Amino acid sequence: MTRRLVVAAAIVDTLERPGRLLAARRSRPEAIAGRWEFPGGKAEPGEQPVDALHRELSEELGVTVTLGDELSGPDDGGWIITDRHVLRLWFATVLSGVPQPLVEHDALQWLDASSLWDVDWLDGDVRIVEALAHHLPPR
Ligand SMILES: Nc1nc2c([nH]c(=O)n2[C@H]2C[C@H](O)[C@@H](COP(=O)(O)OP(=O)(O)OP(=O)(O)O)O2)c(=O)[nH]1
Repeated sequence: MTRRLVVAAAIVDTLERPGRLLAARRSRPEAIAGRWEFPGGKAEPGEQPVDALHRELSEELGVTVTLGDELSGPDDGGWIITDRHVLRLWFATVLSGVPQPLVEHDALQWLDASSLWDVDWLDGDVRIVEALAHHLPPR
């Protein structure tokens, strides 16, 4: 079975020396409401992944972003997050706007190395956050 591509962003305060990461709390569907994730969503058929990511971040958070490097994962470069989805993740910084939980989310939180595990990450995201922790040095 081919997994559907989900594109998402590790939004950080600066790409050069990240200290803080933006996490988003799902408001729906019920099965995952209250869990935390990287903002993003499904790429539409024929849509370039990076284009899909800009679209999703505009729709979900009301921001434009500058994308940095992709955080490649172990699953053909991506990260299998569920039976049905594989995620690709890019570092990003906010270029314009202030992130707001407009749709799909009901809270946003900036996390640093010491608070990274204060939120209840979706199961599929846990190993991604572990990998990201190496990019968020203690301050
Ligand atoms: N966006 C996002 N989805 C994740 C993450 N981790 C994880 O398991 N998922 C799951 C939740 C969903 O089952 C699926 C992504 O679907 P989505 O609901 O965000 O996609 P979408 O914005 O295009 O929404 P829709 O139009 O299909 O309702 O992947 C993550 O970090 N970010």
